[in-house]
Amino acid sequence: MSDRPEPTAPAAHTPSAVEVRGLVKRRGAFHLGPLDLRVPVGFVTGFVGANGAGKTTTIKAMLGMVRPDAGTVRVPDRDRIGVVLDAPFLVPDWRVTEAARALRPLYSRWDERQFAALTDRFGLRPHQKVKDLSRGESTKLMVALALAHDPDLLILDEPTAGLDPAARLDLIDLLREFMLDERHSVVFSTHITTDLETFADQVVVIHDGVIHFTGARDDLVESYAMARGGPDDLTPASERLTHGLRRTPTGFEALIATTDTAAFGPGVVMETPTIDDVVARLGRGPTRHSTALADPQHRSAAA
Ligand SMILES: Nc1ncnc2c1ncn2[C@@H]1O[C@H](COP(=O)(O)OP(=O)(O)OP(=O)(O)O)[C@@H](O)[C@H]1O
Repeated sequence: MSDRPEPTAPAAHTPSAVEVRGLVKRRGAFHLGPLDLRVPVGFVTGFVGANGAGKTTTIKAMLGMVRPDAGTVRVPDRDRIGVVLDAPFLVPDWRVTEAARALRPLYSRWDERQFAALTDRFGLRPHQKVKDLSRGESTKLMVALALAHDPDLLILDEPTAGLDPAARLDLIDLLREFMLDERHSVVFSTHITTDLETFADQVVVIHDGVIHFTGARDDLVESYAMARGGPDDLTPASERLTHGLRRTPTGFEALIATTDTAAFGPGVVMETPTIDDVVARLGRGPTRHSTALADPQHRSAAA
């Protein structure tokens, strides 16, 4: 495995690989944005958020696959972007070599030897058909195709989903090798928060189409606290500050912003959350939903 130095936070003058300003996209009842986001060159940015939060929509907007209703997205030339999407766009009857032959003319820096080395490293056979690849194998093929044209920016939508633990570590190692060149940048989405812990420099938490947090991985867990208290420790005012409130037989537990801890009494225990705690609690929605469901009066009123 290659050693990549611990990242420092991007300086304000670090150039941007991706710049998103005021991005808005409506898809049926779902409303994304307005989103503002900067992906600094030389850093790895990880998107995390519940199912349906808007991660793929944001990534597709970056790739020009989704037309924004408002706002702007600035990315490098298509030739310089490597893409790994969760829904492969390859023709099912293509063999591994045919997939490479089809993509090669689209990229000025295509390197056939690099493609062969990557497929060999992943254990993919040249004559395997796309439709016969397992989910993990087709992700590996997408990664080989993406890296074979020497991109500056890699955009990957849930690249580790469907990979076994060894393949996941292999992929992370490969991406670390990619990041040894400080002109390179990576954007990826994931539900596997250990991927963020081991690989992301900057974390973006998206919930319900809105960015709740952008910053260094360590700052994320410092921006929130897991609060646990007795039944009398929660007032209507402090309840409004909670995310993902869960009432327990002995009281309550909820996520709160660190800046809101003063609103809770000394009986409430505050602990540092995990990234999973933050994502899961934000994903459960605002407190008023959980109270409404817990309260039969609200339920019958809604029925
Ligand atoms: N083509 C479409 N037409 C209508 N709604 C869509 C379309 N594509 C996505 N959506 C909706 O947009 C919302 C956001 O979807 P998106 O795929 O961006 O979420 P996600 O965060 O990537 O979720 P997941 O983690 O489940 O992949 C969802 O409610 C989804 O149903």
